[in-house]
Amino acid sequence: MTIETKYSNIPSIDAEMGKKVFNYIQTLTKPVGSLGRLEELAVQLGEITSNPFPTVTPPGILVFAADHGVAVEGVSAYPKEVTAQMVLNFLGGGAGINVFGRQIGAIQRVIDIGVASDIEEPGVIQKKVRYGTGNFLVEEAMTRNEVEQALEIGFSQCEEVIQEGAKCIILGELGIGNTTTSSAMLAALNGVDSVGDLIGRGTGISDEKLLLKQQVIEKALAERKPNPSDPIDVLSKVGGLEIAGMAGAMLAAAQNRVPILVDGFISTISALVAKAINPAAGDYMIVGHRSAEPGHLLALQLLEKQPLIDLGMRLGEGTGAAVAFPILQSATLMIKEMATFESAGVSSKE
Ligand SMILES: Cc1cc2ncn([C@H]3O[C@H](COP(=O)(O)O)[C@@H](O)[C@H]3O)c2cc1C
Ligand SMILES: O=C(O)c1cccnc1
Repeated sequence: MTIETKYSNIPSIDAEMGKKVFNYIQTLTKPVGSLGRLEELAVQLGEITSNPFPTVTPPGILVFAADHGVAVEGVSAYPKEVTAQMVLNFLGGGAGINVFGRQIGAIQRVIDIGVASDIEEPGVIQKKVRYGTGNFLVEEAMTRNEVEQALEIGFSQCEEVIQEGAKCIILGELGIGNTTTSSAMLAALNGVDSVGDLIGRGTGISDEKLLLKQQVIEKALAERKPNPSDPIDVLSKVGGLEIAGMAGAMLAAAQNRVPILVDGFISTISALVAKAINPAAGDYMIVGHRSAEPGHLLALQLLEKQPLIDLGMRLGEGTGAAVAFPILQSATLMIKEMATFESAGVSSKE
C-alpha cells in the first residue's frame, strides 16, 4: 500500500456547518464582524468538528524526541546530549511546554521516537525507531521503512490521546540539530538548493556556525538529491524521526476531525509533510504562532496559513501553540456563551 493510500481517510471539512456557525455569529450581541479573527476561527472549528458549538478542551500535547546525526557537524549552540536531558526535564515537569501545558489543562506525553541513548525513566513512551538519524551530510538520514514506522507511531500515539479525550492536538519536539534538518527539508520540499534565507540561529549559534550550517545543508542537498514531490524521500534523505512522528500525528488528528494547533518552524515542516501526504490535512490546521526562525516565513507561505500570535518565541516543544491556545478557547466560548440580539433584547443594526 502506498503512503498516500494508507493516509487517504481524511474526511472533507463540513462547509455547511461552517455556514451555519457564520450565520449564528451574525445574531450575537456585537457589531457585525467586530470579533475579527475569532469569528473566522469559530467558523473553521465548526467546519473541522462538524459541531456548531465545538470545544477544544482539554488539548492534548504530544512531544516527540529524537536525535539528529547532523549535530556532529557543530550546527547547534548546544551539545546533542541535551535532547535526552530535556526528555528527563519534561518528565520532571520543568520544561517550558510542561508549564504552558499545565496552564491550559493539557493531556501531555513525551515519546522517544529516536533519541540516541536509552532513557530508562518511567513516563517516557518508548517507541525508538533507531538511535538517532544518520548524518545526512555523509549518508541518508534513515530508510524509507524507518520513515513509515515513525509516521505510524505518530499516528497511533495521537489516536490514543484522542481516545483519552483530547479535543485539540498540539505537537512538540525535542531534537538538538532539528532546525538544520527542518531547513534542509524546507529547501527540499520547495525544490531549491540554496538556503541562505531559510536558515536561522536555532538555539543561538554564532555567525561562524551559521555559515557552516548553510554549507552543510547545501552540500547535503547536492549529495542526497531529495525528490521535492516525494515527502517520504525528503524525510528519509534529510529528515528527522520526530518530524515524521509529528506529521503522522497530524494525519491522525485530521482523520478524527480534531483540530491541529501547529507550533513553530519544526512543527510547520511536519505540517507541510502531512499536507503533502494528504492535502485534506491542511484544512484541519491552525497555526499558533510565528517563530523567530527566519525559515518559518516561507514554511507558512507554503502551508497557506497566518499565525495567531507573534511573540518572538523560538523554543519549539509546542510552546508557541500552547501559549496561543486560549485564543481558540475564546472563539469557542464566544459562540457558546454570548447572548443573541433576540435573547438579550438588544436592538440589531438599522
Ligand atoms: C535547553 C534546550 C531546550 C529546548 N527545547 C527545545 N529546544 C529546541 O532547540 C533545538 C533545535 O535547535 P538547534 O537546531 O539549534 O539545535 C531542539 O531541541 C528544539 O526542540 C531546545 C533547545 C535547548 C538547548
Ligand atoms: O520554531 C521552532 O520550532 C524552533 C525554533 C528554534 C529552536 N527550536 C524550535
